[in-house]
Amino acid sequence: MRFKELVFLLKIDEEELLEKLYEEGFFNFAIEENKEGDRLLRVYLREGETLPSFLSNWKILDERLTTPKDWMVELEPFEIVEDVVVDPTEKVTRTDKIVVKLSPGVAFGTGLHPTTQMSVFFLKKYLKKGDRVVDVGCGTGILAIVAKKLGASYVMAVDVDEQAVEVAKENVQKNSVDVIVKRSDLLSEVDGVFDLVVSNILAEIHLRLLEDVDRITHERSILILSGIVDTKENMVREKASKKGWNLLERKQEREWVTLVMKRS
Ligand SMILES: C[S@@+](CC[C@H](N)C(=O)[O-])C[C@H]1O[C@@H](n2cnc3c(N)ncnc32)[C@H](O)[C@@H]1O
Repeated sequence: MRFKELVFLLKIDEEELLEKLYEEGFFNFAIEENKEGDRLLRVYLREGETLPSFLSNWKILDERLTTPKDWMVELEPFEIVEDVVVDPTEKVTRTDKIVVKLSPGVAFGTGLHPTTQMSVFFLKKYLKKGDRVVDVGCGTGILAIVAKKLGASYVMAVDVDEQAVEVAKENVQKNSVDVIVKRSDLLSEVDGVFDLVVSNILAEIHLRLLEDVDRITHERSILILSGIVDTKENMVREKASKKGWNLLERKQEREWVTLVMKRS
């Protein structure tokens, strides 16, 4: 598949940009610095896809047709949380750590974003060996792969975006783990009962997820919701509370909040 790449000079700070992109549900972008020290925003549009609205009056510096491999950011291996290493190079051979081989491709979830890091932190803390786990909005599949490597017995990863589903499938294969990946708008294609649900999407989307998550959880299930901008935390907590979910713990990095909840 070919993408239209548009390059902009980034004039606002990164947090503000990420919030705007998240709000529009737009995840195919990269931020980089050029030799002059300017920060550039690269945006990738599929055929027929429109530019996030706030960018429509930004000046386009460059424009070209490209394929995902051309722009895939070359990342170095890094420890996302203690003892969990993300390896985009596929060269790390350590056995004393959980290593996740990962190609970002065109999907969100390189592990560099705080919302992903906090999700992994809580997976490590709350996932019990043998748990059944579902990752809703899996992007690259990073959380699902970590869950499986932490000892989950059954893991399902879903995303509404076809392209993300393909990338996640490739990453699952690369890591030789048994994770079921499928396209689903939230839980529309998800059945069964799960001990842990993890979802790193947007506050507004979590409100929809909370409408349906009872169906696939039990009294002791753990729910990890990430990707919440702090100004929208109360909105999510109020809805969760109405649905009977009690807050166990929260974590905040910059303006991003992750919540851990349980019903009993
Ligand atoms: C912020 S990314 C998270 C990726 C990865 N799980 C991580 O933590 O790094 C959010 C993902 O949710 C997906 N998504 C957005 N709306 C969705 C929906 N209604 N149902 C399923 N997935 C959705 C997007 O396509 C994107 O891949």
